[in-house]
Amino acid sequence: MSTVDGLNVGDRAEIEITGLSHVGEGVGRRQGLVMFVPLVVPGERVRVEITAVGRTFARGRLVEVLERSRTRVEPGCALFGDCGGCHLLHIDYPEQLRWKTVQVRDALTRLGGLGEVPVANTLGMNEPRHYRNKAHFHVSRDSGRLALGFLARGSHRVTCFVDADGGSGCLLVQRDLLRVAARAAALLESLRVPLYDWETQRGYLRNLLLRRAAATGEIMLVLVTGRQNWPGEREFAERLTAEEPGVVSVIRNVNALETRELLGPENRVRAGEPAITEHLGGLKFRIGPASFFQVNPEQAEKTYEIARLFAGLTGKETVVDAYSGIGTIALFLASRAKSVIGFEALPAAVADAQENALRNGIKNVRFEQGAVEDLLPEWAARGRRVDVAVLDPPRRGCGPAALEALGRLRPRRVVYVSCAPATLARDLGRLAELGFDVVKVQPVDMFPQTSHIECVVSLTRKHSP
Ligand SMILES: C[S@@+](CC[C@H](N)C(=O)[O-])C[C@H]1O[C@@H](n2cnc3c(N)ncnc32)[C@H](O)[C@@H]1O
Repeated sequence: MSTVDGLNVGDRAEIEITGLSHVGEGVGRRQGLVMFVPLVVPGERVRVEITAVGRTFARGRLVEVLERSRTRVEPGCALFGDCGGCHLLHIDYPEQLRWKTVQVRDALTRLGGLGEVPVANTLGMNEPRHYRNKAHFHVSRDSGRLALGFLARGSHRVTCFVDADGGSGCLLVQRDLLRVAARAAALLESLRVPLYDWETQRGYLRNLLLRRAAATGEIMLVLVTGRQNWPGEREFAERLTAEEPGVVSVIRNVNALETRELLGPENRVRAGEPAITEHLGGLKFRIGPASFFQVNPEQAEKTYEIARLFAGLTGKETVVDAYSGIGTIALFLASRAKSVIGFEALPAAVADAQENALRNGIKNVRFEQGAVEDLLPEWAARGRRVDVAVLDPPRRGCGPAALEALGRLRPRRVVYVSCAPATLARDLGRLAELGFDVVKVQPVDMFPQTSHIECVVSLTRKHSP
């Protein structure tokens, strides 16, 4: 197929990059066509080779930078461009932050139809590398040797980060986790671990998940496996915990699902504890293998502090923390509210949240297990009072039933924490129709070097009764 201006796959073209898409690709225009080009920087003029054409857009591969942006930097990772983990390593950090603010403003205006929205500058990090407290490694045999890595962009091919020789250059993952990953790879290799075969669905090791609590240094390693057993499992767990004292938890997660979903439903502790403990904002949090916990603890703390500020609590309020996970936001707010109730779908996260309330001696918080789309409407139907509602949904945003219920519950304030500007924009658009004004939007850079953006939004109800 060729485009209306006659571009064909394989052609070369020069274009001016004027922006970034929501996945971090450069965007330019050529005679009315939108062109997407990975690995370029806004402000650059580049030569590309056309790799795909549609009716209104084309995609290109960077051939040559003709005019280089002052914000282009050396990525510092040999796998950048191939690996799907980072999107913006080639852009300096202040410019990354600036673009994130622009992205949020654009999404809210274009997709949410919200007009002029007060979007603050994106809150960045002093050290925007090696922040990830969680790494989900895929496993492969690279020339016969066991290798751990992330998936290449848009594919199921594993790009190698850690092999049994210990090499690793990932710039996102915390260094202690990289060291443990390398040690685990060497041990698994020496014990001849059988890898899972996705076609026959036989074999043992599917994935490796590592989590670390930054404050305590505790590390959890999860062997995600098929149903088949592996006799080396116990020796692996014993040797790893002996060699790496920070590893306080080794878990086998049995995942017989045919999908690529990371974790299955069953966790068996193989060494140490069933969870690790993180400290944030003076609170202790127990984190189990399946529960959600923000991947960047430094930025998570800032996010929760902003959420607390936006909640504007005086000590008299009844607060709902919808999508409460292990209770982080609920517990952050508890000391300033009359009571907080958390709604969370995942039973294991609810158990962690209840345990976290106990550990921190917080008594004015409770958690209900269920879907927010069911629980909020039930609350509205029972005429329960909610003064402040916090929403922190997954990427797909809030279900319509949850938003309609908020319209009936009429809290004075809503604080919306989001990791997906597009669904945030959609939901804020609906909340505006239901009578809530957006007062302020604070983007937080939870995911430096990637195109992902976290936001905290303060809303107030338009008319008081
Ligand atoms: C982005 S996380 C936020 C968790 C928590 N607020 C935090 O900051 O750690 C979203 C949470 O919503 C939960 N969840 C997903 N869909 C849900 C639903 N329909 N109803 C209730 N909880 C849901 C997930 O299990 C996850 O714990």
